Amino acid sequence: MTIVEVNAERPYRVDISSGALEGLPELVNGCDRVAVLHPPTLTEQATRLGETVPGAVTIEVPDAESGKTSEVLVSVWDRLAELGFTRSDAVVGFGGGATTDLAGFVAATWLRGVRYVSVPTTVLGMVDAAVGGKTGINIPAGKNLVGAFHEPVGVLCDLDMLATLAADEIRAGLAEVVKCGFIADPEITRLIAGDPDGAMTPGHPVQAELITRGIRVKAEVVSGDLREATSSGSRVGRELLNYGHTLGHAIERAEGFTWRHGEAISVGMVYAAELAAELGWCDRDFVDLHRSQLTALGLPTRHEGSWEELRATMALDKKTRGSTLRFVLLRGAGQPEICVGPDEDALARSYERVR
Ligand SMILES: NC(=O)c1ccc[n+]([C@@H]2O[C@H](COP(=O)([O-])OP(=O)(O)OC[C@H]3O[C@@H](n4cnc5c(N)ncnc54)[C@H](O)[C@@H]3O)[C@@H](O)[C@H]2O)c1
Ligand SMILES: O=C(O)C(=O)C[C@@H](O)[C@H](O)[C@H](O)COP(=O)(O)O
Ligand SMILES: [Zn+2]
Repeated sequence: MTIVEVNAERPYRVDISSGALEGLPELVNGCDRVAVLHPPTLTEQATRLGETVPGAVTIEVPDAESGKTSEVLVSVWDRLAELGFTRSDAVVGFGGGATTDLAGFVAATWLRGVRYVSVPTTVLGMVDAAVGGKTGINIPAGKNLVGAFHEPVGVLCDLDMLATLAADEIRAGLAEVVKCGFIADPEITRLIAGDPDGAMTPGHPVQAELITRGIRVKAEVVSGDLREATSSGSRVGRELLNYGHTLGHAIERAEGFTWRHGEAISVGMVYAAELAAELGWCDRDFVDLHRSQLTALGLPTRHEGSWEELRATMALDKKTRGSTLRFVLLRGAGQPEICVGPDEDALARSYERVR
């Protein structure tokens, strides 16, 4: 078993192991009722998980991004009201990042905040969404535009859960791991280049190592800047984790939330690298490294869309201040900087290079 500690506002542990689900009873100890939110794909597993804790109720929510909506949020609030949920109760998010984002937001908002446990069942959920307390939903205007910071009391990453995950979902999760390699841990980049098949295979030591390293990067960044408040000049705080997301989120919206998040940010990272090269911040070899890492995993590096629409959506990115776009760009691996108000022609030209 590997434990990663997160030391933000309220310290908690991320348990990465086969059989980590067994840790749930301890995390909800003392709660009268426990709502386990899960997607339809995990109904049986959620029922079994619920049987391990007294007072558990399973609540099925729509799959993937269709669960991250205001309508679903209201329906879960209504269900908690029916069940008489109080502040001595707990919410568990059991599923991929879409489900844990929704469940975390339910926990953040119900009675202004109840206990939350995150139980991610996808690579992406484990390495990213379940850790760090960002919760929320999408609205038609954009991705994650409504949400709250609400930390879990614990995160259980049961590696056995990944055995049933489709290859396309594993790949999409690895996009966030590639991101962690570029922003902070070059060993990740080496491991993926050396064994992309191992990276894709549940139970393979390379995949387990990548998941652990991704979680360590995330834990360290959010421990230093939970509320994404401390970027200034070349000191980049939690915004670092948003590498590739400025265009990535705009692609998700343009595609009606039908692209996987990891696929969209894969293109978004190549775009960010192209923009850095356009601005003279990095060399072409670094851009090529983005394409080769992502292509080795079978991730997309191109998008065909309307630049005007994507540019308009990016104006609502959370890093934007007033009408000024801000990007996380890299001068090289592990050398992030915030680029404030990049030249509009450079932005458009960089999109042409990923089109
Ligand atoms: N809060 C954060 O910090 C953060 C970080 C990164 C991403 N996110 C969000 O996470 C979401 C993407 O998460 P995701 O990639 O996990 O997608 P997802 O939650 O949509 O899950 C992907 C698919 O895998 C299925 N699935 C889940 N577990 C499974 C299992 N064990 N076996 C078989 N199928 C399984 C789901 O039913 C779904 O169809 C996006 O909404 C993104 O915005 C949030
Ligand atoms: O945890 C963070 O901070 C991140 O930026 C991680 C991202 O991978 C993740 O997709 C996050 O949900 C994006 O957050 P947002 O604030 O840009 O909506
Ligand atoms: Zn992401």
